[in-house]
Amino acid sequence: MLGVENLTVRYGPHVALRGATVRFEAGSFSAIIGPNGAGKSTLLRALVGLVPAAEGRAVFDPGHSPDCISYVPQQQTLDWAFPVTVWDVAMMGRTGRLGWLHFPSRKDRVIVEDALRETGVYELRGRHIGALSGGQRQRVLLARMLARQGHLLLLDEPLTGVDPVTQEGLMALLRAQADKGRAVVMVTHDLEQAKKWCDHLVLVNGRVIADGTPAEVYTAANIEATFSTSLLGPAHTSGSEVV
Ligand SMILES: Nc1ncnc2c1ncn2[C@@H]1O[C@H](COP(=O)(O)OP(=O)(O)OP(=O)(O)O)[C@@H](O)[C@H]1O
Repeated sequence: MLGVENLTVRYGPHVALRGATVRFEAGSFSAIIGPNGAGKSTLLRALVGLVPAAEGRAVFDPGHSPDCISYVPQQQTLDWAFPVTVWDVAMMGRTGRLGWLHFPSRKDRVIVEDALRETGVYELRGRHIGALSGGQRQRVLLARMLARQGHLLLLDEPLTGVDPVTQEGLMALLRAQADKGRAVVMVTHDLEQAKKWCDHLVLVNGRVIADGTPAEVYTAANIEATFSTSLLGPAHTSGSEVV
């Protein structure tokens, strides 16, 4: 449905990602996993067209395009002091499509209300976004994503700052989106959640180390190859399958 072919991304002289080829399918929940600085966000941003390819390209199947993407960036990259409410942010999922000169229709308001209820922040709809906790902010970003009703859902570290119980709810919500036929792709550090909820894992460390089902990908050798150059030191591996 979407993917990258032989993608290399450079920031000045620094190669963040080299020769990556990956496909993300409709109906699939994919996780991009790797240590800090591995190029995970770069891969996601290249799919959205936010960083240019030095070589290779992002590819979309016919009928799909970057317009179908709902992209949820890392929450710390956003300006939470911006004077808008929870409702306003969720509505941005609609106004992005309508253009600023159009007023939201009744249908848009119903879609936004449903999205806020599904993510559990409807009761907070009148609150200024600066007055939200980290987990509440993450849910508001997911509400905006749902309101957009894109076919391709790309999320950069949606579990950051979210408590374990809420994490389960968010993962179930994303799984359900994939089961409805959407392509869901998230960047995460959480190997356990990825293994539990995703049917497709991509291990990245400057390049694609492994790409496939959790059973195919989640081996001691692949985890070692992915995390051994982490700043935090080598991964703890048993030398056997860790599925
Ligand atoms: N705008 C930029 N300018 C220069 N270098 C950048 C820029 N963005 C990222 N990089 C570098 O590219 C590499 C990959 O960054 P990226 O953000 O894709 O990693 P990541 O795997 O998402 O990391 P993290 O888990 O820490 O968020 C890193 O070495 C990073 O320092």
